[in-house]
Amino acid sequence: MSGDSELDRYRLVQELAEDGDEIPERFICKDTPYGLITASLPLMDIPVIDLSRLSSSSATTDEELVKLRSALSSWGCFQVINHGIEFCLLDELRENGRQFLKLPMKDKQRYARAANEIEGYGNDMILYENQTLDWTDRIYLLVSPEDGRKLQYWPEDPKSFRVVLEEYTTRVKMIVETLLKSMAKALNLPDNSFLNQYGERPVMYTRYNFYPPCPRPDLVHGVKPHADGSAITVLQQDEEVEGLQFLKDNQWFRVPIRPHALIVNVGDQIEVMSNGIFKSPLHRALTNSAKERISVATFCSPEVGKEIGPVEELINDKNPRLYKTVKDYPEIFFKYYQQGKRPIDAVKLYSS
Ligand SMILES: COC(=O)C(/C=C/C1=C(C)CCCC1(C)C)=C/O[C@H]1C=C(C)C(=O)O1
Ligand SMILES: O=C(O)CCC(=O)C(=O)O
Ligand SMILES: [Fe+2]
Repeated sequence: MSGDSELDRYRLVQELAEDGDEIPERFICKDTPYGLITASLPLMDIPVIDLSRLSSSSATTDEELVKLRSALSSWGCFQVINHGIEFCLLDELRENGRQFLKLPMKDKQRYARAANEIEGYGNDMILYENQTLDWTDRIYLLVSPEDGRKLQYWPEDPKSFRVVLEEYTTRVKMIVETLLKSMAKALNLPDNSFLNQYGERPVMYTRYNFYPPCPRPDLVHGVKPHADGSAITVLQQDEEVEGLQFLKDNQWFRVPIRPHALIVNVGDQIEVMSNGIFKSPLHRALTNSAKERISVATFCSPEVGKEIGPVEELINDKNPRLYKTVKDYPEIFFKYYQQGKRPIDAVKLYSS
């Protein structure tokens, strides 16, 4: 293990991995309140939801809504199949990320994230003193609303990077709309109950997560345990390398790979809107010493400034309101995240 210099802090994990077997101190996880960093864990029996059954009214829709409710109130996540996105588009999205990564460093540095910015190409952001860094490099891009895009950060090489990401964004937007309606139906609420709080100009960020091989996967996190600050996150997994794990009842479970299925998890903002019926699950990604891994996460969040709070119909004598109504959850999320705390705790009315 090597020590740390100020310059070192900004080195990409890809460069560290190519350099050899040294793991800088700032990546080594010293306390693991959520359990050991290990891949020797049970495989998750992850719920599978068929989107085609949710999007058109059919004899099987009600059955699928029951499965959706159960998935989101127990695990807070599921794999979605028959989502309508062509497999070749998914493959191209992931492969474009991979191609970008293989470019010479000087070409990639054109898209480098500026200090204190979210968007661009870079390593884990340093947000607070003594933060243990994740063993990951990223391309982080705002993809919606369209007029908010900073194209200077969107790679032009490979050639199809931008159009593929644009098409994928359109498709994810449609999936999320169907899911938000279905989630309301699954709770016997009017279809638009969640969509009303989501607004016309939802904010979506896509993050390509690259995890180079790590010589000591037992000492570092690819992504440390966290719950997403989004309303919904749609995640494309690596097609052959496992790494994602979800926590349930204090036990970590490995997520199995199902090629071309997407992982959907609820983020903190849906936990708030559903008054805690749907759970924003803790999850983490681990590395391994043999193979690089890539995942593509799209964080879907309500329009900026939109007030979110528990849907009124879900509150009654038996089910008291559990969360505050807030206008600025993303700000709260970042403030708490920077302090290494769980952001959702800031909006809970009672501490658990
Ligand atoms: C798990 O990470 C997140 O959920 C997340 C989400 C961020 C968000 C925005 C960037 C704006 C819109 C709202 C929402 C809260 C969904 C990560 O973002 C950052 C935080 C760190 C740290 C980071 O590396 O990315
Ligand atoms: O890489 C993964 O599988 C998970 C990534 C993740 O949780 C995230 O980007 O928020
Ligand atoms: Fe996540």
